[in-house]
Amino acid sequence: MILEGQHRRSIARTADGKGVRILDQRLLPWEVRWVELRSAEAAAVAIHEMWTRGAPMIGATAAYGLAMALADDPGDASLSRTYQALLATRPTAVNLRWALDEVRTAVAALPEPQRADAAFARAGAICEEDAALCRAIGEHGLALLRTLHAANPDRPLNILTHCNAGWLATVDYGTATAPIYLAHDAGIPVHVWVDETRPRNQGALLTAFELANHGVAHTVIADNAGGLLMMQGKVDAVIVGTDRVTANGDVCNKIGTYLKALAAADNNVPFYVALPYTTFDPATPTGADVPIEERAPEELTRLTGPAAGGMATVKITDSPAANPAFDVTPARLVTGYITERGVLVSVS
Ligand SMILES: CSC[C@@H](O)[C@@H](O)C(=O)COP(=O)(O)O
Repeated sequence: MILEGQHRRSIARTADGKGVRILDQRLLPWEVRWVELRSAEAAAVAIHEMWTRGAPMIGATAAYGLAMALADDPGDASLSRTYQALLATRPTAVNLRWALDEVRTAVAALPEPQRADAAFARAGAICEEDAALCRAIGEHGLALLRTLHAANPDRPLNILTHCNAGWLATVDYGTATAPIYLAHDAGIPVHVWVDETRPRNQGALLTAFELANHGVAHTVIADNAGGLLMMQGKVDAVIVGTDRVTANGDVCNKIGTYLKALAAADNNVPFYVALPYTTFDPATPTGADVPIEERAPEELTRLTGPAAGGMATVKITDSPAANPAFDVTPARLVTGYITERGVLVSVS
């Protein structure tokens, strides 16, 4: 399934201004279906059930969710109840709390009749800012990729990424993908190793979809293939996104990221983490203090894919399964953080 153009804003207000439009990412890449969310409850379901996902998009959707609740009932009880309900949808991405705090702060001191408009305005500004932040991440990452490519100018630059930290996970550009898109657009030959990212396959389904739409050369690999490829000299750099970077620089990201960082360190492959300031959590000291989301075991024990008449699910095991959705990469394994301000080098 190919979209028109290259990348798209992944969230926008509906034509009547009362709701928001997002892509139902559970159906990608098989079907491109935009859905409208018209209540805070709908936004909460979309976040928890992962119709939309990725740290900045979770924050953006929740911000609009709070605005929609205030349009129905602008009172303090509604504000506080909806804030808590949205905050509880997913525990790990700190962008969720950041965005909700931004909207709550923007409206708290206002008279009730002004709150909904102010909340929608703040949610819209969060989205615009996120797109600009990701673009800036891309520009700083582009300088880095130019340098890496210059070291081996006769062959494509091979980047490995995990999960989806692309425009589907943000408002535009993505974090980990922004440098890749800008490098591709600048004529640098880039090839991306895309980890499938079990159990929900965000790499195989979403990152591959994005890269195909942008015309970026890529190859989907099993999650366990990265170590071998690094050992064989087939990876020039790893770039991943993150759900939260703690005060000491530890990186919480999709389960499996830590193993890539270990393999990268063992093979002298630089390991970069791309993030906007909205994903930095200075209030949490270390990765050990971050709540790790534990999702339903069925995400592991069943496989879902396209079938005649819709999506079909098959069971692959009757055994008990555990499904921690994120892990922690210690700061000492991070070569640098690609941010909107530049590439920050880890001092751990
Ligand atoms: C720019 S998105 C960064 C992270 O949120 C991303 O790498 C990730 O782990 C997404 O996890 P998901 O469970 O799909 O929401």
